[in-house]
Amino acid sequence: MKTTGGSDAAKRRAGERAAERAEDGFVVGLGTGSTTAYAIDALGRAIDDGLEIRGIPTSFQSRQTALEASVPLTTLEEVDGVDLAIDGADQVADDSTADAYGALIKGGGGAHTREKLVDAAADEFVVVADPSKLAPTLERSVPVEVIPDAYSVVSERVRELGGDPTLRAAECKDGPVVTDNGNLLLDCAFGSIDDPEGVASTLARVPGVLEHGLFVDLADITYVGTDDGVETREY
Ligand SMILES: O=C[C@H](O)[C@H](O)[C@H](O)COP(=O)(O)O
Repeated sequence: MKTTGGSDAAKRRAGERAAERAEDGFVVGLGTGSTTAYAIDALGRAIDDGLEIRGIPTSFQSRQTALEASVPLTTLEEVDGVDLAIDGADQVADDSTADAYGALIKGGGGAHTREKLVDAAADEFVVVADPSKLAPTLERSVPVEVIPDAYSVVSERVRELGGDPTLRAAECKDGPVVTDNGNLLLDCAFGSIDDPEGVASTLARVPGVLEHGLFVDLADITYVGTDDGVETREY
């Protein structure tokens, strides 16, 4: 389910640009994934140069990356708020004439539940992406985290809603992927999603769904790394 395709140089440029938004005293949400890892590394270098921030990781993976980069960590319960969140995306709606401009699909790495918690809490949510993530309309499968007892019932409900759910299978273990929260993932194909807000609110109401990977009206900025610079989208 992980997205690939963007160049490492493009991801690095986006991540490094986002890290520049961190200021002394900031609490920074640390997203998950290969693009955000470049931002966390850049934050680590800035901390070596004197920047004083604390990070809130959104997954086991982002915590590991932050520890390696020597980013001091905290938790949502220990802070009054989150100043900045930096996070990647699997797909970014990029038609500036559409209501869905800036909506995201996340969760290719199965981390979207904690990511949404932290990204939504932030005063500013900055998305880091490469051009392969941009699409006029969201169309990737939507990851849905479900409690284990619920996967068959939620699958049936998703089918009734016109979707095609697939239980995400692990690659190095027999059986399904188990999230950092001990749950399962359904990757739900809906085809072209013209109304992400509608799909998001419908999925959120299904019993057994912990969180889905549609992020609507949450992003403030997207930095799109390219092979020779960074493009900015503001919402
Ligand atoms: O669950 C994973 C996250 O939502 C990631 O932010 C997303 O999959 C993008 O990751 P990457 O930057 O590696 O493409």
